[in-house]
Formats: sequence, structure tokens, C-alpha cells
Amino acid sequence: MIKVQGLSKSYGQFQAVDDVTFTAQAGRVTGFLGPNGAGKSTVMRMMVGLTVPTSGTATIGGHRYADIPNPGRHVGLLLDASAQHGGRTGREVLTLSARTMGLPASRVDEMLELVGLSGSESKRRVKNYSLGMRQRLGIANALLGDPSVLILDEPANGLDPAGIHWMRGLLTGFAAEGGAVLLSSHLLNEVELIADEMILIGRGKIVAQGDKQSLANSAGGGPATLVAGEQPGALGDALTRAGLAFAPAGSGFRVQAQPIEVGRVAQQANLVLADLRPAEGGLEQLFLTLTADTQRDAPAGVSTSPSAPTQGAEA
Ligand SMILES: Nc1ncnc2c1ncn2[C@@H]1O[C@H](COP(=O)(O)OP(=O)(O)OP(=O)(O)O)[C@@H](O)[C@H]1O
Repeated sequence: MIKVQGLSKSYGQFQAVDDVTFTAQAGRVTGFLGPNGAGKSTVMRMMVGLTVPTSGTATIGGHRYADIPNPGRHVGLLLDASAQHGGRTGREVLTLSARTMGLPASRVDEMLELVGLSGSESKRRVKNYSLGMRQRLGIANALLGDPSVLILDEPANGLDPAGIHWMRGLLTGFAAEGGAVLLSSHLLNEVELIADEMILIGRGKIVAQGDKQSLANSAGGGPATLVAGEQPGALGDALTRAGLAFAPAGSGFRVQAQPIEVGRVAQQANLVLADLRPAEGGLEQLFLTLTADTQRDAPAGVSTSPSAPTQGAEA
């Protein structure tokens, strides 16, 4: 488990991180989400002692990172995929890490295979790697010591859609086996499919945190459902009779209700459904609203005043 308590960092007058408190639990993927410059990397760097906090503490499994002997065996880190020595081959990078951690050379081959770096790619110098290949190498390096905690800063950067899909499976599998994963991103859609818990940060402060569903619900309007049926007109009539608020969306409707309620309405009206699923839009709206004053490009319809609501916020 990762525990961050009152972490702050100032650079002169500039407050990059302001009193950040959260936990990332074992068995869960925790998404750390915020616009560019929100302070995600600074928090992660402070967690592992690369940046000295102005105040606050961070522990991993109850210990400060600097106090963990052979930390790579407990905590897998990917903070900057481009930080590897460009003159070394991918295999050399992993071999050096394995030796440092006292791991057998066979572990290097296992990791190269896991992240899909082929034999010839692993013999290429890192300076000639694409960004996606560097990310894969960084993920291999993070997993090398078979850690129980993963801290990954923007791991999906540069990965192609198949790579993102692969990483999603890898991280959810890691959490399912009891590991704790903290991963940062500035893209909501990258995180919301993977994360169980979400921490939203804007201008150095946490503006909301919680599990995905409760955050989406707190976005206003409660749970919403996307539904489409064989007879849209009859479906609309049935929703109206049931007193549910809805609006056209795609080939169907977006209904302000849980999927099960909408399903019942359709069943009672003997209607065949082609689609019935929770609508995720609430989360995106929440993200844009809560971080609006830190977005460089204010989205349409979102206030850019500094007094953005802080629903669900934790100081
Ligand atoms: N060494 C430093 N000196 C001064 N300012 C810094 C330093 N490191 C970070 N900052 C500032 O702190 C703020 C937070 O930066 P940080 O890299 O943590 O953001 P981020 O959320 O990771 O952004 P991104 O999504 O763009 O990676 C930024 O305004 C950045 O310019």
C-alpha cells in the first residue's frame, strides 16, 4: 500500500504540490489524473525520494522508499521512459538492473518476452528505440524484481492502441494478484478503463478522489445509462411513462437512471434492447470542471473561473 500524507512542494514562490493526501491500496489500480503541469510527476518523484518534499511524507508498505533495502524487489518504478542510457541496448539495461537486484539472467528474457520486445529489438541501442519501445522497456524494468507495488508515470505515452490494450491487461492482472498500482495520466479515457480508484489533481491540489462510480455520480445528475432498442419511439414512450429523464444519444437515449432500472422499463414494455450500459460521460465532465482553471484550453461550456466546484474534494 502507498500512503501519501500532506505532501507539498514549493519552488520559490510557486507551489507545485499543495498538501496532497491519498492512499493506493493493494489489489487496486489507482489512477492519478490531472492536466499538464498539475503536479503528478512531482508527487511521484517525492514518493521515491527523487524530489525532496517541502513538507509531508510518503510511505510504501509502511516504509519510506529510501529505507527499503533492495527497493526494486518491492517497488517497480517507471518515471521517465527516456531516462535510460541511450548507448546501451535494451537487454543491457535490464541485465544491469537484474544484477543490481541479484536476479538471475533468465529473468531478463522473461521480461523481454512479457513486454513484447523481440530478440533483435532487445539488441538495439535504446537511443534508436521508438517512444513505445522505451515504454515497454521501462515497464519490463519496473516488473523485473517481481515487486508488489508499481508506480508508473504516464506509462501509456507513445504506446499504440494494441500496446495500451496490452498494458491494461497487464496492470489489471497485477492488481488482481494483490499488487498495488499507481499510474498517472493526463488523459481520462486512458485511466478510466483501467483504474478502480481515481485521484484527480489540478494545480497541485487534489480536487476529487474515490472509486470511479461514486466520482461519476458526484459529477451531478447521478448515474446515467445509454440505451438503444429496436423501436426507439416505443422505448422513449416507456421511459416517459416511467418518469425517467432522458435525452437522445447516438441511436438511442442517455437516461438519468441505473442500467437495471432502464432494463426493467424495457422489459415491462416488452421491448427488445440492442444496447444497455452505464454512461461514463459524468466522469469526463467532472474532470473538465474540477480542473477547468488549470486546463490550457478551456472546454466549451466549462467555466474557467478559479472558483471551480470542489465536490468530493479532500484537502
Ligand atoms: N525543478 C522544478 N523547478 C521549478 N518548477 C518545477 C520543477 N519541477 C516541476 N516544476 C513545476 O511544477 C509543476 C508541476 O509539474 P509536474 O511535472 O509535476 O506536472 P505533471 O502533472 O506531471 O504534468 P505533465 O502531465 O505535463 O507531465 C509545473 O508547473 C512545473 O513547471
